[in-house]
Amino acid sequence: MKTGNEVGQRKAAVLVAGSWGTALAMVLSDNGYQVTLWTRNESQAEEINTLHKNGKYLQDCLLPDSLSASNSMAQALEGAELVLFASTSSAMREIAKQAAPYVSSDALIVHATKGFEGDTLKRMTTVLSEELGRPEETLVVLSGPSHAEEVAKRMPTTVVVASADQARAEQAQDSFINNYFRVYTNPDLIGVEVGGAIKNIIALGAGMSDGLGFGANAKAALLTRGLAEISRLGTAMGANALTFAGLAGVGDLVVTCTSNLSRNWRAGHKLAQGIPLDEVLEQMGMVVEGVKTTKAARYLSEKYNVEMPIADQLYSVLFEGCEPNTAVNRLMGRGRTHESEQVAQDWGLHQS
Ligand SMILES: NC(=O)C1=CN([C@@H]2O[C@H](COP(=O)(O)OP(=O)(O)OC[C@H]3O[C@@H](n4cnc5c(N)ncnc54)[C@H](O)[C@@H]3O)[C@@H](O)[C@H]2O)C=CC1
Ligand SMILES: O=C(CO)COP(=O)(O)O
Repeated sequence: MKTGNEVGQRKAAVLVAGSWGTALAMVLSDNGYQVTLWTRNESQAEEINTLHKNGKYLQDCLLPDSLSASNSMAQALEGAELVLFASTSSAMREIAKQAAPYVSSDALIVHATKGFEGDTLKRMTTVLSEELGRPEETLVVLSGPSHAEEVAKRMPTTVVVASADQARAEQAQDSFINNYFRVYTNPDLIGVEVGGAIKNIIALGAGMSDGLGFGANAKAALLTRGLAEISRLGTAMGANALTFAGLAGVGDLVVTCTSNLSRNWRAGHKLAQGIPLDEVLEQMGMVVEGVKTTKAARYLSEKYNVEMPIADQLYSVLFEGCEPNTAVNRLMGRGRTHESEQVAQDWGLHQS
């Protein structure tokens, strides 16, 4: 595969071998890296090493020869100058703890996870920083509109890598960019992490809206007012509002709310059919980050004193037994408001 940047046989480790880790490992392989995927599952490692497949997570996808898998953290991380964490948000601390003794002190650390830590509400870079003993400013997040299935088919995709350290963001850009995977940099780590996490709540709502038989009007409302909630929380947490006009904001919101490749959209669609949450999650067989993030958003909105009506109604549907239609009626029946004043506030603009 001809890439944007030939980097020779440098070594990278990707933890773990879910859908996203595998797709990003393929990008790194295409870019000349010798990649080891770490997985806790022995039969999955064997399938990747012998059949060059990861059937459960990326069906019909042939993995490159330069991509192998290992159950041994020490082996996966040996000599890795780039370490990519692509686990679920709930497993991030445990995996980072296991990895910490083997991560080289000068390795570039990137993560591609969209969510918060459940009990602490911490962002993923905070969790990584604590477990790896590295300043948060040295870490990089990769996010944006990017379904693993499309990346694995090498379909055109754009993402953003964010770090407080511009040199490290550019190093990550250099490692991932190629002719089907275009990578932008952004200094706003908080904005990129918050955008990627909160859009999953809105995607659950979008799937639910489609499942209830609503149309493009409702979808447009969810996207617009959902983006307002993301921006409101994000800016309160220290993000730059402009980030939400970019790939990690509106970009990721659009892709997740409009594609049935989204697990969050699919879960919302099933919930609208009256399937209970635990059954929906079992049927999905892959992570639906928006469920835990809806809980986190409830606490974060209280902590930062911001209104998140869509996230609140999703919380009622997921955890309080509220019927989806009742949640819609509540949203539509909210007090009247003036758009321009609200938009100015949500986007951190001050009207004269
Ligand atoms: N799939 C996608 O298209 C994209 C996913 N993401 C994000 O990437 C993250 C990972 O998502 P996916 O790869 O899609 O999830 P997935 O459900 O496909 O895979 C998750 C993997 O984590 C492993 N795992 C879970 N707990 C573990 C533990 N305690 N120890 C070791 N391994 C563990 C599972 O065995 C599985 O292999 C999520 O935060 C998601 O939002 C971001 C962009 C695109
Ligand atoms: O984040 C994603 C695309 O950018 C993937 O979304 P889902 O987790 O809903 O599949």
